[in-house]
Amino acid sequence: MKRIFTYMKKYKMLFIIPTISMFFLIGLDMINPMITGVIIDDVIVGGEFHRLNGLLLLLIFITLGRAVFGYIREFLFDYAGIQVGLDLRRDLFDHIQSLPFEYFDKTNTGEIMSRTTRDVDNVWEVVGFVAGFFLEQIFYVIAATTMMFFINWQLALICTLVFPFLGYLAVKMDRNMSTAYEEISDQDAKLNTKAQENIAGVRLVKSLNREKLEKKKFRRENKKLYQLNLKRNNILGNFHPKIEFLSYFSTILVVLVGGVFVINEQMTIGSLVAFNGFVSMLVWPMRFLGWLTNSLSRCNASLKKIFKIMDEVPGIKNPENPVSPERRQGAVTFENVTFQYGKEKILNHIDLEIKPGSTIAIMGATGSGKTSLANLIPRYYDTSQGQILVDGVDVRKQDLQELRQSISVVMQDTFLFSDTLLENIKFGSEEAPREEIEEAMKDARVYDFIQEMPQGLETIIGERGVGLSGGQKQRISIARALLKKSPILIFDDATSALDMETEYQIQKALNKRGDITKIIIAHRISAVKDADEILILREGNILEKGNHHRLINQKGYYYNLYKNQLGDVTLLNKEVI
Ligand SMILES: Nc1ncnc2c1ncn2[C@@H]1O[C@H](COP(=O)(O)OP(=O)(O)OP(=O)(O)O)[C@@H](O)[C@H]1O
Repeated sequence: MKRIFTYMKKYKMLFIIPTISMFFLIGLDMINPMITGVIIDDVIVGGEFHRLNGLLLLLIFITLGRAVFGYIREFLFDYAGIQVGLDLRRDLFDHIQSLPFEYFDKTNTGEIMSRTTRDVDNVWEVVGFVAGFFLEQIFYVIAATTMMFFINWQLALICTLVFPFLGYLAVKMDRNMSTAYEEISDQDAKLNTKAQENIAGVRLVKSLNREKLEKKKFRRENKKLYQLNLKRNNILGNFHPKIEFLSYFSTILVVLVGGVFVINEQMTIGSLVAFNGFVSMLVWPMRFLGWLTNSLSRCNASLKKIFKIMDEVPGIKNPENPVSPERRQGAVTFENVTFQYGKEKILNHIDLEIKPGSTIAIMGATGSGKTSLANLIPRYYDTSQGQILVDGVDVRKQDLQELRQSISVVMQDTFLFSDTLLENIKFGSEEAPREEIEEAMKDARVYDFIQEMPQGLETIIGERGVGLSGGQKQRISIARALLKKSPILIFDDATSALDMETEYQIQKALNKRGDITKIIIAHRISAVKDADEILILREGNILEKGNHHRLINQKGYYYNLYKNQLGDVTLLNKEVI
């Protein structure tokens, strides 16, 4: 909870001014019962009617003052809360952006969504409203108790007997509620993940007729959340009557003992009425105790979750004194590189030399480590052993942004934003001139189909590019990568959804860019056969290496693959003939 004060400090005036207003407000509230007492004792009982107008006027001024100070308090606390919420969400999002791939491998999107939305809202609610209200209630209690002691200390002492019990209840309730809220927050994240995954994969769910099962799974998680909320409700319900009882008990005590004091003339009726006015100021904070503890515990649980993410140290960091290569020309060297995910070894002692402007293809069975190998070049992950040099400098010594700017990657899993086609293509090269955009579109073979669309480049596509074919989505990702004009280009199975003709056209366009180093991961011979070097990976080891002719002559894995794929083509040709 303490760490939130660092955020609040920045807006201290936005907290100080409403706090001062709050003091004035409480001060005015303390005068009200006293005036009522005077009206009863001096005007009604004492017959000093000439004082009535003045006293009523004072009451009106107090009411007006209350309205003004109340407004300032309300508005500024709320404003401060909005600012703190804004900063917290921004910092959380910025931090999430700095986290490496590894973090996202082990954390669900739904959970991250929960933290950046609901949890920040819980904090905002407390900072902007509940905390101020809580403070106000504490001061009301202090001020009203002081006034009560001032009017009649014996009666005040009797009333405050309930305070230790209330304190005990509040602390106990906070402990129980904090645990309950942590569980709720975790379950909420799970439910969010379930909903997010189901909605993102709705087409798969429908195509496999899994709606019923998915509904069942969602209901199960939803029910767990319901049960946890019920548990929280029970805790609240368990404490609430006790708090209510104690708060009303003090009122009964006042009427009872105060009545005796009035009968014994130890107190006037006006003083008793004034005293009762202050007691009612105590009753409200007591009644709110449950609600306040509830909100504070919820905020505390949310803060814990938020700061847990904020405390995640990015495993892949920018070096303190980055070294830039003399020239960015696209040379890549793997020196005895070993890589593992956790304990699982993925790549074994890989040595590889990729010359600037050359084309290197990587093939191999699924899971042989092709993507993992490519992911090490832009430092999506760091090697476990050995080093990777880009243009002669270890990637870990280079400025991360600069390094990644020098590499364009078309990932296996195409992702398009729900935005216009233009924005999707320009993503990462926002300043690119129109001619370059058109050139990239032509090279990626998207120019023609985009021209045919009613709104051309301004066509908005749905999340993940709904409304486009798989091949069209891949081609847009290729256009995006080509536009970046980086010296290194990585295609991770980027043409798998394209027909051979389109794939061939794109290859031709790539060959035009002789100064770019091309790393092509593919399963089809047609996509790799013209590469300067073809690498066959098996279980993280280099099985074969060489150009097309050399590998054919070796009569190994590549040769067999070629035979199989060519066999299909021959068969196809025969059928056509
Ligand atoms: N984020 C990850 N965390 C843990 N293990 C992973 C992760 N990504 C991949 N792996 C594992 O690493 C191994 C190599 O995966 P990789 O994606 O590099 O293979 P690949 O050759 O590119 O496969 P494909 O041809 O199917 O794309 C696989 O056994 C896979 O299960």
